[in-house]
Amino acid sequence: MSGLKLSQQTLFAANNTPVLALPELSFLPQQCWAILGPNGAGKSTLLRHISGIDSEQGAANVCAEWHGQPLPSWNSRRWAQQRSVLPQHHGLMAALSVAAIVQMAAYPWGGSHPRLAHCLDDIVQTWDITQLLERRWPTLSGGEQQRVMLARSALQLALAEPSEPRLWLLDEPLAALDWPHQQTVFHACAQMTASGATVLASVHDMNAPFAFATHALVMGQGEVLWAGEVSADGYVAALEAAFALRLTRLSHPEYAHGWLVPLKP
Ligand SMILES: Nc1ncnc2c1ncn2[C@@H]1O[C@H](COP(=O)(O)OP(=O)(O)OP(=O)(O)O)[C@@H](O)[C@H]1O
Repeated sequence: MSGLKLSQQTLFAANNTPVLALPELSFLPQQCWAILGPNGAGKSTLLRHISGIDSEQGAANVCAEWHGQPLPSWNSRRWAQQRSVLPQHHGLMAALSVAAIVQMAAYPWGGSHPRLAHCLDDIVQTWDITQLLERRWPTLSGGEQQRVMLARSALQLALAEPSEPRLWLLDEPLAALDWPHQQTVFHACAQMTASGATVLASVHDMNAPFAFATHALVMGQGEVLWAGEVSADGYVAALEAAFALRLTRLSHPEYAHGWLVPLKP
């Protein structure tokens, strides 16, 4: 079985509280999944478990397969050469330069890679961080920090072998970004997906998945309510159930899918 396959299971927080009841789910190559749900529904928990971060902390391991094999442990170099993670919280305090942070993407290859210089040039352009390279991390604005971490994460997968399976896990990639830089995330996800990778990204904007995702996973409080193609009718109904609101779809001059707008409670 190719891609990422999750077994039916319950995911737990670090204090062993049950957080999310998962059904069996499959995320295939060339699929980009948007993960949506209310605050506290378990989006980060899911991404952290898949990435392996929580197993490093001693929480329950996730029952999952990656291309037919049990999910590798967090510190597996091989796994780091195939999957890249953008965490919700960066937790970085050090006064490192932006250039040093972005190049951390090469750590899974021992810090150097034959394509590093070439890929770095592309990534720096794409994420609009040329002017930031010599700046120290704590001096950056919130959106600038987010772009740096997106660049680091994207570079890690750019260094991966295109013929190998690749997984991009993005926890709220749109957070703190202005509209033009949100478009960069959409394009990067689409490109990564088209190149054969599997992408999972949590978002709060219910219109965003139309711009970048092939599929959506909609969570209620602690459970998965719906999983399917973004273009399917069930997507909107699932959002209404997840957020306990009514939505209407307005026509849009440029987007065939229209624009979802909440109605008054
Ligand atoms: N270490 C912990 N101890 C106790 N509860 C935790 C812990 N970590 C997470 N939780 C709880 O697990 C639930 C799911 O959290 P999670 O961060 O996955 O939600 P989320 O869907 O990503 O939310 P948001 O949209 O607010 O980012 C929340 O109720 C959270 O308070």
